[in-house]
Amino acid sequence: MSAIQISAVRKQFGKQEILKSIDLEIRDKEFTVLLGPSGCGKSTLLRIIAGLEYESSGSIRIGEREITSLAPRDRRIAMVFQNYAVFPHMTVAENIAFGLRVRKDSEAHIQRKVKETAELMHIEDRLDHYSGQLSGGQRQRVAVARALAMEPEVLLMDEPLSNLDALLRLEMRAELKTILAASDTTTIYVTHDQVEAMSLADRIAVMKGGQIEQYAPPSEIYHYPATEFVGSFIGNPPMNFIAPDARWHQAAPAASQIHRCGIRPEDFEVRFEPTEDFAPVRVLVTELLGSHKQLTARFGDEMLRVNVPSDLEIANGSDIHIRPLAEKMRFYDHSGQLMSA
Ligand SMILES: Nc1ncnc2c1ncn2[C@@H]1O[C@H](COP(=O)(O)OP(=O)(O)OP(=O)(O)O)[C@@H](O)[C@H]1O
Repeated sequence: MSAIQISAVRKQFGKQEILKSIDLEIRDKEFTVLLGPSGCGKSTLLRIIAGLEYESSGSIRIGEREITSLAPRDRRIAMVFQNYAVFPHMTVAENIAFGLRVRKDSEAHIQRKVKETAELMHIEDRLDHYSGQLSGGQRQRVAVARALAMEPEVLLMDEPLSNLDALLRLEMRAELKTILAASDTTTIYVTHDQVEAMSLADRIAVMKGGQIEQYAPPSEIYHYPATEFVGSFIGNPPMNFIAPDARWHQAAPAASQIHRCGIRPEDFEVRFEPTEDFAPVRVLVTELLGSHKQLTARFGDEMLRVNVPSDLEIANGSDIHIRPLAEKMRFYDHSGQLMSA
């Protein structure tokens, strides 16, 4: 069992409170992504779990073990960083074996793990190469192989793909997903790339200002953002937020408490003629994005993003009529919290 329980973890650097009482329960073998804007505390939380940084207060358990006061090497955790951190003067095989040798595993076990993880990461034909001679993508494969060779209970990854070019990133992302799904490791992965988060995670913890705004599977995060912040952080473009409109929110619970209505760009119906329950908007910009067309439209004093089929002919400056799909509207109260349906 390597479920992780993070309880009331706080972190201050000087007077600055970087983590504000984080509670998080990560299930055994799940892949959790910590996602949030720069500076929200993702890396700090990951480093605290690794034991590379100490919490100001709070506790962390892995399974039945309280690890808060353990040294990093005693936590049964492996970590992969953004900047590879492989030793350039060692061969790939020596790099993969490094942690196992420090741990004084038997030579037979080391040889077997090196072979096994090198095959898994498709670098078995590079074992005798010096790591300094490898490309960035290959070096990151070595870093992942070295971490997996340790058979950690918990694998921590801090933006491991962000130094790779777009195509390589996509390829490695798919590979990591397959490899880690087949392993018994509980993984925590830090990124500020929401696409990476959506595609890799079993659950995403969306962070803001040292707090967790929502911890849920990607589809729930996307379809039911728990706060306005989550809705406006996830999605490209993000969720639209508009003032309540009497045409559309009457069926909502506690209608008088609604502060903002959230609607994803793809969740509108469009008409060219005035239609009951539809609202007029003026199209300011149309952008063909391949699979669909994205409209930027003025709705009263507010701006909306609306996705329509790519073959729909709409001129800039034209007036059209829109209506959100009732079942896709989300309602938020004055504190920006999702109201229950
Ligand atoms: N050792 C430190 N001393 C003082 N402040 C620090 C230290 N480490 C981090 N911070 C501050 O803590 C805040 C959170 O940093 P952290 O690296 O955890 O954010 P992050 O969410 O991972 O951001 P990014 O995506 O930019 O890496 C930042 O304001 C940072 O300046």
